[in-house]
Formats: sequence, C-alpha cells, structure tokens
Amino acid sequence: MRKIVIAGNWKMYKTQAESEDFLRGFLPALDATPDEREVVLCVPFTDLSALSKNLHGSRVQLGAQNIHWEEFGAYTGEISGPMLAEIGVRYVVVGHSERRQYFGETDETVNLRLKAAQRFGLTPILCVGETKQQRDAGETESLITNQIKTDLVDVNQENLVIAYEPIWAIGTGDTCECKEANRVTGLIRSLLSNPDVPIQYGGSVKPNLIDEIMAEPEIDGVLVGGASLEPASFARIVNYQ
Ligand SMILES: O=C(CO)COP(=O)(O)O
Repeated sequence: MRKIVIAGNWKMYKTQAESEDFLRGFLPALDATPDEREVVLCVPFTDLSALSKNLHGSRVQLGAQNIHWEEFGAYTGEISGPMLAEIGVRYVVVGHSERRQYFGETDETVNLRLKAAQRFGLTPILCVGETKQQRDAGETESLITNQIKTDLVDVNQENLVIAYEPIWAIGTGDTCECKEANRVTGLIRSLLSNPDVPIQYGGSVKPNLIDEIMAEPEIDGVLVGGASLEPASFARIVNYQ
C-alpha cells in the first residue's frame, strides 16, 4: 500500500507570524483527516523553527525547500541537513523547477541534494516536469525519463517521494488534465526499481479539483503551491473525498 503524501509548498510566502496564524486556522481541520494521510508543510527557513515549536504533537510534518549536500562549510545562503534535522524537519523539496530555473540547479546538483537528504535522515521530494515547449514538441516522456534516470543515480528509493509538476501548470491555473497526470505518473513509476514510491501531482492543484485528482490510481498525493497558503483551501485539499 503506497503512502499518501499531501504537501504544501509555501515557496517564499508567510512570515513567522503569518505562519502561526495559518496554523490556528488549519490545525482544527485535521481532526477529520484520515490517519494514513501524511500532511506536510514545506516552508521558508525562517518559519521552520517557529512552526516546529507550534507543531509538537500535531500530525503535520515539517518540510524544507532546499538542502546543501555538505554537512557544513562556506556556502553562503545555504542550509545543511544537520541544521534541518535538529529542528525536526522530515521532508525536503529537491529539484523544484523554480530552483532549476532561477538558481542554476542541475540534475547533478539535484542528485547530490537527494543523497544528502537521505544521509541526514530526511525524506526528499524530487520534483520533475516538462516545459510547455517540451510538451508541444512531444518531448515529455524523454525529458521525464532523463530526469528520473539522472537525478536518482545511487538514491535509495525506499526513502523517497516524487512530484510530477509540469512546469506549464505551476502558478498558471492551467491544471494538468487528471488522466494525463495519471499517465505520466505511471510512466515515472515504470522507471523506478521500487513501485511503492509515493508519486504526487503538482501544478495548480485547487480544492475543486482534488477529489478528481486523488481518484486517479497512479497518483499518491499532491504538492500544492498557491492553494496551500490559505487554511480553508489547504484543509479541503487534505480532506479530499
Ligand atoms: O510549484 C508548485 C508546488 O511545488 C505548484 O504551485 P501552484 O499550486 O501554485 O501551481
């Protein structure tokens, strides 16, 4: 039975005060959430220590949005696995398209970060996905296949989550059609040595679409940006029917 992972990716939103305010509106909704669903909030570094204090005893797991591959060192602006583990972070998003686009992330550095997350006891969420140009050129399958094969070299697939996030669906409101998202998720699964790796869909996930998305057999959860920023919106997603 594959794990269900419902994660919010707050990107660069919410101060510590705003994140604490979010929890006050969100946590009560979890009383209705089936136990087998893993609920994760991937938040900015400054929110991690604030939220870790507020989440004690809660079922919400903390996630980060980046991790350096070294244990320590002169890497201005980076954060290490031991720093994240010390405050109870369990998950870390790796290879998000925004990091690949704006911060020079490559498949090689993604691979290093994936292995570092596992080395320091965290579970990485690997993001893969194609651009509109690649999809229109019929390159979706080859792009995804290359990302999976390159990013996962020597990565332990027993401690991994993957998110299929078509870049053209991120932040656009143009959610991938559920059957297509399911098809590509099935392709990703066919490339893995461990068929039980949870695979999420991400890209304009909205409350009104979550029931349909989660009804797809290959999809084991979602990675949610904008719709995870409001308590009621993310609560409806977490409590999909
Ligand atoms: O990038 C995403 C999650 O990592 C998706 O963002 P949106 O849900 O805002 O499209």
